[in-house]
Amino acid sequence: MTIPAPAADDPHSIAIDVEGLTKSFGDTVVVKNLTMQVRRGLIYGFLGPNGSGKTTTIRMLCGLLTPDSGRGTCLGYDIRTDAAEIKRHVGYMTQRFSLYQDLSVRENLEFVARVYGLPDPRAAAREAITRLGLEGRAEQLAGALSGGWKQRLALGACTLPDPQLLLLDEPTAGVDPKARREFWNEIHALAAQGLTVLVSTHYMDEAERCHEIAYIAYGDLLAQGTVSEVIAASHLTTWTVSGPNLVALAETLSKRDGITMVAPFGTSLHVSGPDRAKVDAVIAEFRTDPALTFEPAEPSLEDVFIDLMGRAQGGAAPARPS
Ligand SMILES: Nc1ncnc2c1ncn2[C@@H]1O[C@H](COP(=O)(O)OP(=O)(O)OP(=O)(O)O)[C@@H](O)[C@H]1O
Repeated sequence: MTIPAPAADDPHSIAIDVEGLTKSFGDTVVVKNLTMQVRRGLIYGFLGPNGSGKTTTIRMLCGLLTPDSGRGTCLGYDIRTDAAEIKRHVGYMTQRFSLYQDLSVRENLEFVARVYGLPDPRAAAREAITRLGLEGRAEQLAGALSGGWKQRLALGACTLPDPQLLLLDEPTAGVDPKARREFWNEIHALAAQGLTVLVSTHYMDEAERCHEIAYIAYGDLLAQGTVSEVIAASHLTTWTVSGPNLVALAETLSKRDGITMVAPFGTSLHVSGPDRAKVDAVIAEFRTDPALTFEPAEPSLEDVFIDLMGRAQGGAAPARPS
């Protein structure tokens, strides 16, 4: 499902605008020549394998890290020289965002409001508690909250100073599906109020809830756009196969010329490749087996990401059943 992006009323209304960002740690280039633009009011998903440079990019965007080369602005402020201004207008939820476990929900929010120098910390905390539906839990210790409620509290803390941009680094890692859904409803409510949200995630259902996404692998930005645009740009031909002995079949198919990805999805395999003629030729060969059912399919976002990752790793690296 693709969510319609907010209308671009003002083409100059860009929250993030960076060009050629590069960052190395020692000899390792972690972000390579990254160019991206994020319009205001958008929920922009940042996806990619572990260690591909997402956190490093986020840290450059909010002025916590200086790029080795490249330029750009965040909310119109220069990421190299205006870090203090950026920090004032950006809410950043780090991967290990932690609250004081032995303070209550209310005390945590009041504390954060004081750190931000808000004029009335108590009122700000009260308002955040109401907005996040935390009324019944206001006096509960943060350490006693479930993972989902902890993340909502963390989101509440990040939004206390009324930021224009939220940078959320894997905010729902390890959180159950219902709590993730509620967290995302909150993100959409914030975006509907005009907040721009850049969120990194490994979850496909979350990627599909973004207005636009970018896929970064090993420092390279390999795809960006709406979910439909990213899928269409992959030019993948995909078939699903069901039947017996799929593990052995996957092994065989993944070695065939033109097949760049074979991945199990539930009780079937997804078989993909970028050249329709080659994929169809391989499928035609196996279709003669009456025990197997082959159906053409739209590539899923996950198919596209697995394919992109395989190519980034240097060629056809099929995902085999584990
Ligand atoms: N301060 C640092 N010093 C040295 N290496 C670093 C530093 N920060 C990150 N790295 C390395 O840079 C690479 C990219 O890390 P980064 O955290 O940006 O990736 P990521 O895409 O956010 O990964 P994940 O999905 O696992 O969070 C990793 O190999 C990491 O070990």
